[in-house]
Amino acid sequence: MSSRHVTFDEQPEQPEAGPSNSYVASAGAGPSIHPDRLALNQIPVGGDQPKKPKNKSEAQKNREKKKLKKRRKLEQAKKASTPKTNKKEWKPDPVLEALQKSTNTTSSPKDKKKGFNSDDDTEDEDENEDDDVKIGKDEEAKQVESEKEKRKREKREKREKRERKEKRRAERESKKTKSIQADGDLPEDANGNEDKDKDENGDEIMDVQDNVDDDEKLNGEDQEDREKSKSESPPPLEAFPIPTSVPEPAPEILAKQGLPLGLENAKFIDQNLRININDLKIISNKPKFRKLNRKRKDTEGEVENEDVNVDMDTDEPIYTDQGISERMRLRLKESGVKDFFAVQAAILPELLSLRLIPFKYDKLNDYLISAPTGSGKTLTYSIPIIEILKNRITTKLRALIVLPTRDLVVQVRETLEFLSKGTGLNIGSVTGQHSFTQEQSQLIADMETPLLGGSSKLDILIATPGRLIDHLASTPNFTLQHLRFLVIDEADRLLNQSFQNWLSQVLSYINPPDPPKQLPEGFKVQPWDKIAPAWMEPLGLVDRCKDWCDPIPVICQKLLFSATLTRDPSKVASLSLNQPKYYIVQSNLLKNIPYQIGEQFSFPETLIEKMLILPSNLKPLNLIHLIYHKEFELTGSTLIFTKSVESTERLLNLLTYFQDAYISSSKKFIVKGYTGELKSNERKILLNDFSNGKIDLLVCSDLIARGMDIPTVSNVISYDIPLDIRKYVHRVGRTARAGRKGTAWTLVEKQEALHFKGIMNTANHLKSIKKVKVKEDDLSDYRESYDIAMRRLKEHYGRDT
Ligand SMILES: Nc1ncnc2c1ncn2[C@@H]1O[C@H](COP(=O)(O)OP(=O)(O)OP(=O)(O)O)[C@@H](O)[C@H]1O
Repeated sequence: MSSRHVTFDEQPEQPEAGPSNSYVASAGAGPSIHPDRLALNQIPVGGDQPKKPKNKSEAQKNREKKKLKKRRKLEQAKKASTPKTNKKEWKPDPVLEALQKSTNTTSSPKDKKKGFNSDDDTEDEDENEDDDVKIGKDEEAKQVESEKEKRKREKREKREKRERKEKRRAERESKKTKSIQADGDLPEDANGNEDKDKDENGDEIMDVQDNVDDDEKLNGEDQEDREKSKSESPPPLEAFPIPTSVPEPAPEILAKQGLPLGLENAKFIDQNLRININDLKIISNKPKFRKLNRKRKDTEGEVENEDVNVDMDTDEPIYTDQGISERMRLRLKESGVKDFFAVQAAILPELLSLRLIPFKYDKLNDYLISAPTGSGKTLTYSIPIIEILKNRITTKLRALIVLPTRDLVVQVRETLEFLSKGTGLNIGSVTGQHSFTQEQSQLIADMETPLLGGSSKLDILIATPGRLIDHLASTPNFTLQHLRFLVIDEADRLLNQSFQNWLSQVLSYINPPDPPKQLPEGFKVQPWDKIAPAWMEPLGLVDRCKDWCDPIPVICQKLLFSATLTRDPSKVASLSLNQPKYYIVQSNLLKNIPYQIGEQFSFPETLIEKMLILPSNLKPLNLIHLIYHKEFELTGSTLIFTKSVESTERLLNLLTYFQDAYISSSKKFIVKGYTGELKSNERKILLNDFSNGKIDLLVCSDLIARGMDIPTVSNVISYDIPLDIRKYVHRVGRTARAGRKGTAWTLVEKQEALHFKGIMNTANHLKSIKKVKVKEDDLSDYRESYDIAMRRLKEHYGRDT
């Protein structure tokens, strides 16, 4: 812009348009005003204005105009002081500061001290001096001249400044527009009224606005940046949620982890359930059948006619509605069975509904059954085995029952032999009791000819795991491929026995070879080879049908029983169960108590449990008191459990010596000891005598704590506390069997009390055990004889006991 000469005539216009008033602030919108500038309000305005002289020189006129302008300016400044009410903090005008620097205007020391300076202030000071000092014409002319220059300079500066600011504003506007476009929103100026001010006040306001802009720029270039970043940056991310730990799953849920689906939830059977043996109903899972009259040879070889239900499609026999055979019913009645106990009533219909010849080789459900001691688990698997296998035509090994001890094998074999009388089923056992060759000859018909289907003399084999593995490894033609039943009784104990990895070995002998086996060259399958259908294909003896068909499944059904069965997933997994079903027989009273896996077991309802907490040195005397005092009614046979073979011997000796010395008692008890160190025939005789009431007290180790069924046992005494809840369950379970009454006593030394109570508490069972106290005075009767017995005992062992 070119500078033009400004005449004095033109000067009056200047207040309206000139830049000298550029620092007059508009209320509410202008920049903050320095307090010193506000002091100018002291100058009188309005009525106090000086009167104009008539003949005034141009310079005077100019001065007056200037004064007038100044007053207006002050009035406006006064108005502008209202922002104080906004409590806006005053800040030095950064534009003024910049200008001051550029024009080298010196500020007063006072202002410097205050830390601010401005062109306006300098100008005002100059003008005040104009008012105060009388000057001559020349001086006036000079002054006018300098005023002009000054004005010009100021105008130029203001123009430049305005241009700069307009440029900046234009830049800002364009940025805003961009950001608005980006936001898709309507434009909004920085102050919210920018456009309106421009229209109303034109340049002057624009200057004010410039100041505002400057303020904003210097106060708030950050603000601009912030706005920019606001419009450009993506919306803020949502804060991450505060990490919280997921609540721990309940132990019972954890315990189910890894279990097959069928085992996750057990079916509960009420311990009091009974079904008369004549009322057992078998529900067939094959409703489509027809009656067929056929001839059948009975065990004595006589031919008899019988009506059988056969499959509509295949004519395979389906045994429905029969329940149990008449022969079986008779056998059961003979052994005193009138009603089926709970476990039998619930499980027999399921197991019996699937007879020997499986329908089209359906896969059969496996079963896990937990039922209290003495509740009749042996019959639960013995009856179906006999009832189903009795219909077999040729002898193959079709049932294998695994038990942990020889004594149990003998006991179960006796039960099976009794029930299967007249069925023609062959039952045998291997326990290591006899020589290996003896057992082999009992097991196998032909050991010379290699036979793919084996050559079994037995239909049912009862075995301990160790001896079973030996035969699988070393007995020719001994095979498990035809097994229809694999029973693992006392399953929790057997699954814990890792002996030669017996379980996986047994399973590998039941399942067909995988990968398929190549038969030796020239090997001929003999017509008498009885190869299991499931094994035919893996042995390369049949081709799978052209259309897709599933391989023939193994028909072996696994049945696991125990009074303390748990679903330890690691153990259960090793069984490769097929669609397993899980049953728990328990008292109805426990119905509402959540079943904790591995922790809580059911006890016979007829069992009474008691405990004595006593000092260690009084334990033998307390035992004697229990045995001899009428109060305890220790009638019937009593089993006394100790912690070891050594303890059994020592206690047996003590009791024997005591009996010898205790003459005051008219009753003499017959006391014997039973340990694993005895020969098997000695053990058998002992157990027989004990069962028949020839022995009153049998001191023993935990060898016979599991499974042994001696109906005459009416008391069990744990002289040494059991190691864990399972041992306790099985020990006390030797009495109160099959609905009979029985009492279990536990002698707990004071220092063991906490531990023992803890064990019982974890099984939720402490409440069921009654605490009995024996006064020391009550023991005085036995003192003398006891001392004699102890002296003899010391002599016997040659050391202090
Ligand atoms: N329904 C029944 N009626 C009468 N007596 C029965 C019945 N079922 C079984 N018994 C008898 O109950 C006794 C205990 O049976 P069993 O030995 O099968 O119990 P268990 O459940 O296997 O016990 P454990 O867990 O201690 O091995 C046996 O003498 C058996 O003959």
